[in-house]
Amino acid sequence: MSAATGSDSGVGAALTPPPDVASPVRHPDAPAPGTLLGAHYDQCFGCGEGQLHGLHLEARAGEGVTVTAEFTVRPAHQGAPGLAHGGVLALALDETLGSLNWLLRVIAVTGRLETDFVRPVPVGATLHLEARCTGVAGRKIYGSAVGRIGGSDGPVAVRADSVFIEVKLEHFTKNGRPQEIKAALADPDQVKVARAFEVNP
Ligand SMILES: CCCCCCCCCCCCCCCC(=O)SCCNC(=O)CCNC(=O)[C@H](O)C(C)(C)COP(=O)(O)OP(=O)(O)OC[C@H]1O[C@@H](n2cnc3c(N)ncnc32)[C@H](O)[C@@H]1OP(=O)(O)O
Repeated sequence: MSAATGSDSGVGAALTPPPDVASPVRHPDAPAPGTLLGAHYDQCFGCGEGQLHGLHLEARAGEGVTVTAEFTVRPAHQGAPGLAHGGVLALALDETLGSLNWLLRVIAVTGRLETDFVRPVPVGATLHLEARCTGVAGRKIYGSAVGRIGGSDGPVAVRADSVFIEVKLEHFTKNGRPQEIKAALADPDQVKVARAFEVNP
């Protein structure tokens, strides 16, 4: 893996899956549709409950390899006065798309994320997100997501296409800080993470 060396592998790679891409396969032990997925890490800025100003995004398993998620824009998430920061909205999309990997039982990190900002999202609004895996090609996991204001049939505010790259546990142990890794592994709420590591030794 060339992650720590700053390789430009994948730079400019396509966000749409190649025509011969394999259909994503929902893992037999994936949580049932409707199940709240919970945080993958308490300190994650996207989903962790331990992050005061984080998004506290809540994702649920959908049918196949799809997820739905919600997050409510709070004052700490502003860019322009009264409006969500675009980076925060990209984070919500990233986090939702990343949740798909739990249904595949794969550990993966974002390689590319292309976001369309369609309309502003005010503070107090709840963003309803839907993401689906559109294909898997080797270690590359393609996804697409949309976020709507106020409800699952509300107006589209943001869209994204992504490529996540499957990694091994050493991606985190080599590149992360030992104290956080130790804390994450010691957290009893991280059982899901431990299970993920078992299928991705
Ligand atoms: C123990 C503690 C607990 C931890 C608990 C963990 C729980 C699990 C949670 C995970 C966290 C989620 C959080 C939300 C999701 C983030 O936000 S993740 C954070 C943001 N992303 C990153 O930091 C990733 C940084 N980049 C990297 O580390 C490396 O560039 C990567 C992505 C691992 C790739 O490096 P590499 O493994 O050396 O890749 P390489 O072998 O060169 O390429 C493999 C394939 O991928 C393609 N590729 C590589 N890079 C890219 C790219 N950027 N774009 C497109 N394609 C690419 C290549 O073209 C190649 O394709 P093929 O030739 O096979 O067709």
